[in-house]
Amino acid sequence: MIVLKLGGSVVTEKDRPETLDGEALGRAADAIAAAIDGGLEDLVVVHGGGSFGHHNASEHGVSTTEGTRDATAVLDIHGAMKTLNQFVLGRLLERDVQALPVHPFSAAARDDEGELDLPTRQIETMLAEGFVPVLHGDVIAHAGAGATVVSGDELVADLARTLEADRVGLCSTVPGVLDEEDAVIDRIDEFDAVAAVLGASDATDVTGGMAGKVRTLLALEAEAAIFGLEALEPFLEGENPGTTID
Ligand SMILES: Nc1ncnc2c1ncn2[C@@H]1O[C@H](COP(=O)(O)OP(=O)(O)OP(=O)(O)O)[C@@H](O)[C@H]1O
Ligand SMILES: C=C(C)CCOP(=O)(O)O
Repeated sequence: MIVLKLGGSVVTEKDRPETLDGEALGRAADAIAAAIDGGLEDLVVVHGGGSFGHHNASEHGVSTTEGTRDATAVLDIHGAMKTLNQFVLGRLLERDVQALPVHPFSAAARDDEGELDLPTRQIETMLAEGFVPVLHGDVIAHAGAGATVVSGDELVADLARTLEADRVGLCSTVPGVLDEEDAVIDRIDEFDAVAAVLGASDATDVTGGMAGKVRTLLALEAEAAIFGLEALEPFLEGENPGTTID
């Protein structure tokens, strides 16, 4: 079982609001379709926001910790993510990948400590029936805060735990986590060792960019890989490209 995140920075043009990178999304969908044709059975896809969702959340002052009680704002953020989800599903379905949406907004919530609760019965049933569930970063109800953002990275880490994933991959716009000379760091097992090179995202991002990603993945017991689009196919075939976080 593989849990794969398609980074919003890959499948969209992250610095241009609500702009898809159709070419990159097509390449990602090709790699997924090829892996399934090659025998991959259990795959859960999660996609991030990129230029969908982050801009809306930022305009409404909403992040993973700052919430809103304005339903119109919640629906604006959720609506942007659903639009991107439709594009992702469309590209997968065109390639005969049996992809179905799972919208975290309708299923997940946070408690008053910000702890995520994401029920997975629906996802497990979809997998058992041969579908590819496609989740996305979203906005969700948050006890004591209204509604806050949940990043695709957080969903990936949570799903990896509850579904006992064998492999976890994050496909982003960079070939891995880069050091001060822009070389890919092979392995990260401690935040402080790399904190100095970890930044936010270059574009509008309410979930913490690379620093947030590394922090979330370090908290996960299983190993996870961060790699670029060119390495998606090798990752799905069993290789460990990019940076391994353990
Ligand atoms: N040391 C680093 N190595 C690599 N990228 C870094 C580093 N520090 C900061 N970054 C930034 O992190 C970005 C990747 O994080 P980002 O959260 O944008 O990725 P994503 O998950 O693909 O997108 P999204 O969050 O929209 O789903 C890179 O584009 C880069 O701007
Ligand atoms: C901004 C929203 C709504 C989701 C962000 O998910 P991410 O791009 O995985 O951080």
